[in-house]
Formats: sequence, C-alpha cells, structure tokens
Amino acid sequence: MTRDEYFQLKQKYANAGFENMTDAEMSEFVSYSNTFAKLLDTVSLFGGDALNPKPRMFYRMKHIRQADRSKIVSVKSGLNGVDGRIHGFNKGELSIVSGTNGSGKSTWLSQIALEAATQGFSSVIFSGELRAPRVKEWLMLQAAGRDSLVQDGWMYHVESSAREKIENWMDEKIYVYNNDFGLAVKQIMKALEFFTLIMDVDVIVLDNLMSMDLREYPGDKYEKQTALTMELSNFAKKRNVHIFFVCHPRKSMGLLRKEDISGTADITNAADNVLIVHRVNNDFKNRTMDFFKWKADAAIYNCSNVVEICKNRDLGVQDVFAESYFDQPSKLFLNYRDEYRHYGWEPEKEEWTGETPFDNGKHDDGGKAAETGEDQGDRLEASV
Ligand SMILES: Nc1ncnc2c1ncn2[C@@H]1O[C@H](COP(=O)(O)OP(=O)(O)OP(=O)(O)O)[C@@H](O)[C@H]1O
Repeated sequence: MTRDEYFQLKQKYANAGFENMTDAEMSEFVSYSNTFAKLLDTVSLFGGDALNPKPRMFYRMKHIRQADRSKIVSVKSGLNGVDGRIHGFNKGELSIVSGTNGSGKSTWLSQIALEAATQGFSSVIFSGELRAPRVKEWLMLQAAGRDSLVQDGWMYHVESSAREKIENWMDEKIYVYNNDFGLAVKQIMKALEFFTLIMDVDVIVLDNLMSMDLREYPGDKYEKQTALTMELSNFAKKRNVHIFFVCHPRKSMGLLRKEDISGTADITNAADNVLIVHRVNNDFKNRTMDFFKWKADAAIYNCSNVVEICKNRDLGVQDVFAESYFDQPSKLFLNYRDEYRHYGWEPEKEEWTGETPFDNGKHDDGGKAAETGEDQGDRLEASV
C-alpha cells in the first residue's frame, strides 16, 4: 500500500458507519485495518523506529515497560513512623511540608539533609528566613547530637573536637544558597538548574514559599503560586531530585488540615506528598480531641512533635501520624526519648540500650519499645 492510498483510505473510513457499508467496503476496511495494524508496528507513528528513534507521543501497551520498584531511589527521613509507611522520599518527586509557625518544619528538614548525607545523598538548602550561618549552626548541633554538645548557660555548642569533623563531613554533602543573590524565584530556579547540572544533587529543601519573590510570574497571587509548584514538580522529575517545599497555612488558628495550606488546591494536587508538622502542645491536644475524638490519654500526646502524612501519591498513604520526640539541645526529632541518632561524620558506635544484667532491657521511651519500619507505623496508627 502506498502512502497516498493509505491516506485516502483513512479519509474514507474516518467517519464510516458500519451499518451502511457494503460487503466490498467492509472487506476493504478489514484489509485496511490489518494493514494499519502492521503500519503501527513498523512505521514511526507512535514514536521512532530503530534507525530514527523519536519520543513516542502515545504509548501502546506493549511499549510501556513494567514499573520496576527496585529502581526507585528514596531518601529516608530517619523518622520511623514516616519511613515505615511511605518508604522514604522518592527522587523525582515533590513534597509539600506545612505547619503553623514554630511547629518544627525547618528543624525537621535540616535534619533530613543530615539523614540524606549519611545515606550518601547530597542536598541544597534554600532558607529565605535563616541566614547561612544560622542554617549551619542548626545542622552542626543536630549532627553533633546530645553527646557532642557542651552547655553554656542556656545555649549549647558543639564540642571543639567534633566541630571540625562535622564541618569536613558536611562540606560537599550539604550546600546552602546565598540569599545575597536574591530571593526572586526565577533567579533561585536558574541557580538550582545550573547547580544541579554541574553537581550531583539528590535533595532540595525550599524553605519557604512566603519568603520567595514571585513578582516575575504572571497572574494573581494564587496563579503565581500554582505556576511555581508546577515548575517545581517538573524540575524534580527533570533533574531527578526530591524537593521539599515549605508552604505555610492560610490560617494560624485551629487544627491545620491539608485544605488550609496556602494557595489553591493546585499546590497540594501537584505534590506527590503532603506533610504537616504539628507541635504537640495544649492547642493541638484540645483540637485533635475535638476533631478526631482521640482520648485524653492517647499515646500520641506523650510525644513532642507529630508529622502527619496527609497525602502520598505513590502508595496512597494518608491520615498517618508519625510521632517524634524533640531533643532541645541538639534540635533533633527522635523516634524515642533516649535515641542516639548517628550521622556519617563519626564512626558507628554501639547505641546504649539501657540493658544491664539487672534490668529488663527497656528504654525509657515513655513506656514504648523502640521499633522500626512498618511496625512503628502500625503502632502509631493504633496508638491514637
Ligand atoms: N517540640 C518542640 N519543643 C521545643 N522546641 C521546639 C519543638 N519543635 C521545634 N522547636 C524549636 O522551635 C523553633 C522553631 O522551629 P522551626 O523554625 O523548625 O519551625 P517552623 O515550623 O519552620 O517555623 P516557621 O513557620 O516560623 O518557619 C526552633 O528553635 C525549633 O528547634
């Protein structure tokens, strides 16, 4: 069949109704369909052929490779209640992190950069509100952990012997954007594009939407925010990084829900994960008792911060509350009160288990056993 014949037949049958076809037309149609089916296999209608590869605009089923979950690279947060349920944060995806002022968003994300570094991933942090020295100080305290801090009045400092080791270890693993280069979002995106092209970057923390200057984007406030979120989602895929994007809520009172996150629903729709960091204070207790009908003695109220998974596109997880215990001196989110989080700057050391020949080997963790992975997640849901 020539090209012209093919197009003539295609035209002829484009709007053909089977009921009006003669036998001759029907057999012509059948042979056309057969030819067409062969054409699909040989001609580059749905993408290129071996000699002339082109991206396919539409896939046929047999062209679609089976998803291989073993190829997904994910960064663990270190919080068992989160990692146990969503198996970490996949590269190529976007997470929105929200929470009221002071709930611990920046603190947790700074810790994730350390967790990532310990797993061999590198991160870039944009902090619109904290200057680079402050970002570094928080990272230093967290990396040092309780055992390598010295108290000075109400302040804590990293022991001088640990300081240099931590600094050297973090040096090419965690980068901080210099705000002097501007907070205009186009400039930040250009800088990230350039940086991720020349350096291996796995995680980007953008803290936060409100501190970015969106004036260069068209449209009203909400359209600008939506445009940025879509751009971040595409950027994460294109550059194969995981982006944590901090978005404040629209309201400052009441129990924060996914719908209260700033901007329109487009922001959370575009994200692969939506997480809310809550601080477990009296307000949180009262409002969750009211909203979820949790009991006053629910185990979740023993912890200090909760990370709520509101949306997880990959595994469909939602309504999971991951408990954490905030360690004030080191600013670490811990899985249980006396946990020792180990970061890559120091050699692995045996964690103190509290076991002596005379006790029953239990941690002082508010009555809960230390657990990891799935078990922890299951327990958390059961505990409220
Ligand atoms: N449960 C807690 N108990 C005591 N202090 C905490 C707790 N959680 C976080 N903090 C501390 O509160 C301060 C504010 O935390 P952080 O900046 O991480 O909050 P945030 O949610 O990012 O706030 P913002 O929305 O204002 O940027 C930090 O010094 C942090 O270490």
